[in-house]
Amino acid sequence: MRLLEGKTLLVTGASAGIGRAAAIGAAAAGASVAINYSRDDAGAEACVAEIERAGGKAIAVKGDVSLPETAGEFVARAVEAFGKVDVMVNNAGICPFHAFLDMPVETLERTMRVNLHGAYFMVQAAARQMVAQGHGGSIIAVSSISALVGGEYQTHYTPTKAGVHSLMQSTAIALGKHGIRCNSLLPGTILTDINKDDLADPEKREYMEGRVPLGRLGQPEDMVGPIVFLASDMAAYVTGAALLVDGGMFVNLQ
Ligand SMILES: NC(=O)C1=CN([C@@H]2O[C@H](COP(=O)(O)OP(=O)(O)OC[C@H]3O[C@@H](n4cnc5c(N)ncnc54)[C@H](OP(=O)(O)O)[C@@H]3O)[C@@H](O)[C@H]2O)C=CC1
Ligand SMILES: C[C@H](O)[C@@H]1OC(=O)[C@H](O)[C@@H]1O
Repeated sequence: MRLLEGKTLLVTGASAGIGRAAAIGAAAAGASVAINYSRDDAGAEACVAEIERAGGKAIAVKGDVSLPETAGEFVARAVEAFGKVDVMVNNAGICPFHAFLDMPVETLERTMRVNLHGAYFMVQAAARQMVAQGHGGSIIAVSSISALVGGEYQTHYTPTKAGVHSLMQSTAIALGKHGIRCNSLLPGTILTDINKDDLADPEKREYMEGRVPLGRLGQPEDMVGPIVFLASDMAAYVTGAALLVDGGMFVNLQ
């Protein structure tokens, strides 16, 4: 029996990176999968095609998570296709690296709206559906090691990652009576488009790699096992928790 057999899992921001790996990994674990994305039609189609080629079921629903109506539409389309929602992986996010003193207001506001407001709307829409279904569920927010530590060019971003972790702590309390578990995943530095430009500087990349006791930066696939675990009934008594998946980067003081 596969860990997510019979479950419907939704994941936001799955046209690339961690979300894409989570969607494909969850489908391989038996879930029917609905993915959200906002711009990359080809990436979303490729994700769905890869799941279907492997014998799984998937749909893609386009929508900007910063808009409140996107969340309700996403959940409704998933229910239409698969009949229910068991797991929501809130993953969509942006990190436009920028210095603090001249941070454009638009960059600050966009980052907050996509990463934090988007998470709030998605988690709320999924929870409403799960409560109506009456058989619990699992909500996973992709937070970050950046919920715990700062970044010189991430002053607009790290508060959003602390925010989604805090959202999971509060919703774990609000939704526990409905059997809905809420947890955060805290990835370290994972090689995706979000940091391609930042890590194009060989010195920066070498420095970041050097901070990881396991000796390498993460791949999106490194996030799949922890996400499938938190989504599955193996984690039936895990709620309000934060799972750091960073190759040991956080504890590496000296
Ligand atoms: N990579 C890393 O080192 C780390 C990443 N994270 C977090 O992981 C999550 C995924 O990041 P990662 O995979 O690295 O980044 P990528 O840039 O590779 O992927 C981001 C995904 O989010 C989607 N997206 C962006 N904006 C929106 C939006 N407004 N509405 C809907 N979808 C959107 C993108 O789709 P499209 O282009 O189609 O809109 C894409 O599918 C983020 O929340 C990030 O903060 C956390 C810790 C470390
Ligand atoms: C985008 C960064 O490389 C990435 O995002 C995070 O949340 C981690 O802190 C990494 O720095």
